[in-house]
Amino acid sequence: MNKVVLVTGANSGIGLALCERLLSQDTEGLQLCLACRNMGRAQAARSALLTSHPTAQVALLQMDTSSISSVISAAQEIKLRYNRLDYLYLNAGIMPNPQFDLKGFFKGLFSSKIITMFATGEGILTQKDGVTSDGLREIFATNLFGHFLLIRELEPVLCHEGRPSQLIWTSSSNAHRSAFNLEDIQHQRGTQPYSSSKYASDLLSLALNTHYNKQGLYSSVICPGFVMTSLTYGILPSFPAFLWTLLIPLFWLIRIFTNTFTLTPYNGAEALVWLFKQKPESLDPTVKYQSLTSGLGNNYTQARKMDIDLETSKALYEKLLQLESEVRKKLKRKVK
Ligand SMILES: NC(=O)C1=CN([C@@H]2O[C@H](COP(=O)(O)OP(=O)(O)OC[C@H]3O[C@@H](n4cnc5c(N)ncnc54)[C@H](OP(=O)(O)O)[C@@H]3O)[C@@H](O)[C@H]2O)C=CC1
Ligand SMILES: CC(C)CCC[C@@H](C)[C@H]1CC[C@H]2C3=C(CC[C@]12C)[C@@]1(C)CCC(=O)C[C@@H]1CC3
Repeated sequence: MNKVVLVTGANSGIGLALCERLLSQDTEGLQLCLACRNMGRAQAARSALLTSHPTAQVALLQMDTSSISSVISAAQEIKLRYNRLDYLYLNAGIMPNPQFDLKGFFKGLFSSKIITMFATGEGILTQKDGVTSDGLREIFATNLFGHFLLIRELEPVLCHEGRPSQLIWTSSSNAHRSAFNLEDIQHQRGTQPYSSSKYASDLLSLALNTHYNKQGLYSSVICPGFVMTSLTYGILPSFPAFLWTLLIPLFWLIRIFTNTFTLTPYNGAEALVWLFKQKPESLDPTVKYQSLTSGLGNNYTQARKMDIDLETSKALYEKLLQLESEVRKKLKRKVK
């Protein structure tokens, strides 16, 4: 039976590289669905995939993870098209208006935290957030809440005893506990909404395992490392994309000290591809699977314990359920 794989944010970067790598492994046995916000870019991605794999089954689906109504109608469409989903890659993500703290960077450069700084970007980045038309914080809605709602909507095609399904989150090494506050899950008050949303996805994955494992649904998180994509090009805004390429020799050098500099979307997708091949029952819900690239350019996946606890994950889950019920009520009122 063909495996059905849905990838959010599949039209560029790590998501597109994942699709390419999955098709290279098994062109005939997969039904790929690219769930994208921008359909122009989605068409281009589909054409590129079909050029290298002409017999592949690649479908497109319009979905904006930051919009409640878009997620709900996309989920309806998925349920019409497929009886079941084997893999749901929750990959779409944004880090808008990142501010690079040059002072923090130089401070970190001459401190014992230099390796951590290059591995996680901690201490040198802040982000500016916006508000969606549903009244939610944009980064929270795009990276976390839209995906949460999607999972909830897709329960009937994801939960099948006897044949497990997998949820796979593209998290980050930039996810850290200090950026997250249970009393402010949307991060309305801080300057690190991206880090907060990624830490929340780590917590949520654990909670999803607690809730759904009995129903045959498993959740894991990965970190792709530092990858040069449109998401990271925004960090040095006055730097055109091609100038980033000039930094590549320096980045290769840094890679000798920190194997988290995976740099290309192909390398960054390593842990996503690795998880595709694992039995979900054998995975550890408390670790993050990390894509790593050695100084010699070899890719591998390593499990690293996450700084999360069951109690906080359950509390976050409850808050997300509560928010879900509020936004559904609002949506009903709007429709009336
Ligand atoms: N690059 C890196 O170093 C790292 C990236 N990550 C994570 O990897 C994931 C992929 O990012 P990456 O490949 O780097 O960056 P890209 O910008 O190349 O890819 C992001 C993808 O998400 C999509 N997307 C953004 N907003 C929405 C939305 N509202 N609805 C639907 N799709 C949306 C984009 O589509 P569109 O064309 O419509 O904008 C695009 O396809 C993200 O979750 C990111 O946080 C994690 C750690 C490091
Ligand atoms: C010579 C300098 C101009 C080099 C600057 C390097 C930094 C721009 C990068 C070092 C570590 C990187 C990193 C990220 C962004 C770019 C760096 C800060 C992320 C925060 C991007 C988004 C993520 O999810 C995690 C990444 C961790 C590492």
